[in-house]
Amino acid sequence: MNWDDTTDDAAAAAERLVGASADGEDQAVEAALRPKDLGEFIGQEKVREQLDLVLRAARARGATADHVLLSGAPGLGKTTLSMIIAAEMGAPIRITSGPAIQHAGDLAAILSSLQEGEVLFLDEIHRMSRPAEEMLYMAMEDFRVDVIVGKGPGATAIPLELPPFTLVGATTRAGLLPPPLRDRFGFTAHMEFYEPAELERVVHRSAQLLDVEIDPAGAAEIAGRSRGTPRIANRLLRRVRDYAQVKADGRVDREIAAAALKVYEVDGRGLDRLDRAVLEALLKLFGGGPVGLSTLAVAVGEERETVEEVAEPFLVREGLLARTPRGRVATPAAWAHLNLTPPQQAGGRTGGKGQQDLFGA
Ligand SMILES: Nc1ncnc2c1ncn2[C@@H]1O[C@H](COP(=O)(O)OP(=O)(O)OP(=O)(O)O)[C@@H](O)[C@H]1O
Repeated sequence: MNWDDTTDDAAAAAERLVGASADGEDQAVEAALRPKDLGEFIGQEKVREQLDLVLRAARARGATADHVLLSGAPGLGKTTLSMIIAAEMGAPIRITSGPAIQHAGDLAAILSSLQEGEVLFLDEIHRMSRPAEEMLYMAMEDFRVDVIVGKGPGATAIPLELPPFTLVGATTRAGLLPPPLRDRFGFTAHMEFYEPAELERVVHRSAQLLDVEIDPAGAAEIAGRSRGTPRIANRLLRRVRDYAQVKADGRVDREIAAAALKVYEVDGRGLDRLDRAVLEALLKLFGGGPVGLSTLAVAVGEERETVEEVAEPFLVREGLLARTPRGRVATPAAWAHLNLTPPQQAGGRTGGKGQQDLFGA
């Protein structure tokens, strides 16, 4: 894609090979790649151990599992875990999302059609409307909702009993939830970004399911560029597979993975073209900062929001860029990553060293 043409942040985020949100192709293949039980779910040891206890105890009591809140960045496995919860409880699952529930009536319709023990997965729970949220409080606590019939002074609340169900709420930030809602979850789990070794296991597992031959060094190469996110690891694997099929004999090793990801402009650390454009502008044009966000955005020909919401979070997480009250500042790691010399070390000049191949191909 041409970043210069990008005007819509959501579109920019969705089209990125290293974007964490699901695109159309992801949705089509993710069902096949999802782990089906806790044993198959890789990493997140603490969450798995705790959830295992919660579910076993509920099963032993013959009860419906407590409501579960999962927080964490996109693509870390929240939807997958909700499906695992249902599978482990031998219960059906209904999937919906906060933005899809704009009226309390929408929620009442879903809740009243749940079967006993069913898992209701509510993605982006922080984006539900206020009236629906208030209805959910009562539903979670008492398995009951009040359906309002009529308007004005003549309106009456008709109580409606619900079968016991398990709500699994997912949010990118638990801090966005109002405390009364947060407090009604019996179990809250925060999902962390994955370690490279865990992502290697994700890549190996997905390669097996997709019938791709890959060696450990090839899997490590993909894992190291996946930004701690299984969805990105799976997506990069598919692009590497394409390259291996077209340019080689279909087998993936370190060289093939690195060469393929060089074509897709994902460097050895998982930065893509937009990330590097932001860093390069910060280093080469502004001597490493501090520089204001708007100025930086103009320098890379992007919207302010694209720089702030699409590129910066990963650069900050990687310790390459810092947001300070005086503006954006590059860290020593940023200079090292782009193989440039900070001005004070280069006698006022930047870019002292020659550019090394960032793609490791
Ligand atoms: N622990 C894991 N082990 C193996 N594969 C995983 C794991 N976690 C996630 N995946 C894979 O990553 C992909 C994305 O996972 P999932 O859809 O569950 O993420 P999510 O957190 O719900 O994302 P979003 O917030 O965008 O809805 C799926 O294909 C899934 O198979």
